[in-house]
Amino acid sequence: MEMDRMDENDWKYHEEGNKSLVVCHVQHCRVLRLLKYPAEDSENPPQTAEQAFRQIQNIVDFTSNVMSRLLGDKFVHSGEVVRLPLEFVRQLSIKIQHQRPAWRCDKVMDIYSGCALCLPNLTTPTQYQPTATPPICIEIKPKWGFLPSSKHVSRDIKTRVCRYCMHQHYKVANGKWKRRSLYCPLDLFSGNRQRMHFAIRHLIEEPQNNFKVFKGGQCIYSSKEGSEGSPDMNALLHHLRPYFLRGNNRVNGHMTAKAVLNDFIQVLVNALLSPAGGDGGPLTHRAPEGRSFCEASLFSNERVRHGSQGLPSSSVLSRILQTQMLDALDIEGLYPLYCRVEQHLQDFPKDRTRLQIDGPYDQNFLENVQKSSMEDDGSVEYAAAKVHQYRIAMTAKDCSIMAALVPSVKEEDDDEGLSSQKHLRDFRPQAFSSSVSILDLDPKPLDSIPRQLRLDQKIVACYLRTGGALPMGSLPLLPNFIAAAEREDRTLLFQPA
Ligand SMILES: O=P(O)(O)O[C@@H]1[C@@H](OP(=O)(O)O)[C@H](OP(=O)(O)O)[C@H](O)[C@H](OP(=O)(O)O)[C@H]1OP(=O)(O)O
Ligand SMILES: Nc1ncnc2c1ncn2[C@@H]1O[C@H](COP(=O)(O)OP(=O)(O)OP(=O)(O)O)[C@@H](O)[C@H]1O
Repeated sequence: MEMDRMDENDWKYHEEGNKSLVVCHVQHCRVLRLLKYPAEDSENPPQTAEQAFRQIQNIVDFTSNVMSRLLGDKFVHSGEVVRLPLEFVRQLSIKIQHQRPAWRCDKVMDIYSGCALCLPNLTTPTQYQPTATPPICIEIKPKWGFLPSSKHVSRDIKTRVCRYCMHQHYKVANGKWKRRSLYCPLDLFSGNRQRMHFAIRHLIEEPQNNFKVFKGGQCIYSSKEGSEGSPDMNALLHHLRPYFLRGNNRVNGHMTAKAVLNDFIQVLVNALLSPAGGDGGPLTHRAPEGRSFCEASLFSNERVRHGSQGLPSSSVLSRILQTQMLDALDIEGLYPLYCRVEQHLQDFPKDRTRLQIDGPYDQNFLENVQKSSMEDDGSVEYAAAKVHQYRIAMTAKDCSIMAALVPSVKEEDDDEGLSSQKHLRDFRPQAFSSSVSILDLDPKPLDSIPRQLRLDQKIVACYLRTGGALPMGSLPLLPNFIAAAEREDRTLLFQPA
């Protein structure tokens, strides 16, 4: 990419999160991830161009020297910082503005620094031969996969109901989402296929910001925050059906909605359980010490027919879970150590650099963090190491997985026009290759820790206040959806020829 010849017409709006906005190239498999600032800062950028460059370089360093080593380099793309012409960035911002979701417009795209992070476009994987059907990519933000077992946890409920399930009640009570998701991360991270299937069904049903589907690089399925309606699952099924044409589940040549959904979830579960293939990183799988079931999950313990298999140690979910578990103290045990660091920095501001509070996230950073002693000797070094471990765990609790499912090319694909062969081909089971990546591995700032404590307290208080009950109408509609889709199936089957 020649940075001095950048043309905004070569780029289009892709997606955005809370802190960054992503545009993708119309031809090449590249994205630019640009920083966002609060809208009130739009006239006065909160940092200089050099600070913005440093922030993005920190993301690259943290991703490659810390997260990639913990999660496995096969899953992680660090990208590179690029400097862009300011006029290009301004024109791009104007061009994409109308495509941005209203609920993300409390922040504006950074048009001042001219810096961005350039990454491969993970929704259009290139390492596969082109097939008639483009790859389907599924993005999952799995969130916290374990219950804390730290002795510092003051409320018993936190050891029985997972943070995501409790947070759902808080989010519905505060109007962030209209309906509660029945997805439970502990089911997804269980490694048990039935529980994982159950978890993904609930992600599909109520995706919120935890689930998106892309086809040929376009987002075809996601939630809109605050929206009344559910996303269009019939449209999703319409997109998925051609990928899952197979003999077994057909009724008179037509595949039921339930069968399409089941096959889709099964292929996704396979991708999530597949091994890294390369250097999976230095972790060995350690099972969570707390309970492995969340009391709020609707998956009944008794339904696990074949016992809990656990996660394969080099699978993407295992890697993420192990990294999340670096939070061994829970925010309640961590907060006093954070205060020790803060106090020390007030007394000795120059130690901010020595303790690597804002980086640099160089090769030594992870080693220093890992070799910290187990026992608290009262030092600021011990406290800083624990705070760093917690921040690494926070990143793993907020990252996303992108699983690209690519239909395997079959020999008969070249035999266009041979209708009998085509007929045969349609009835063979569809095979997929998959490639899995992890995105959004930014370091979390030190000052996010007090916010985490406050949020933890609010979530628990809200859950205890409501006793886990929710307002009428805030439960999702999957059984209705399946029933409706099956009714539609029957209608299709009995259409007159
Ligand atoms: O604190 P949480 O668990 O609500 O997570 C925040 C996410 O909310 P979620 O619950 O996933 O809807 C939040 O996601 P949304 O903006 O809600 O899509 C961000 O990911 C936020 O990270 P950052 O501050 O932008 O780096 C996340 O904040 P931190 O990971 O920094 O805590
Ligand atoms: N390399 C990539 N390829 C394709 N799509 C991407 C890529 N990186 C990000 N995206 C898309 O852009 C969205 C926003 O990116 P990202 O999650 O990194 O933003 P964020 O602002 O850090 O998110 P958060 O709200 O979690 O803080 C992602 O959810 C994903 O859909």
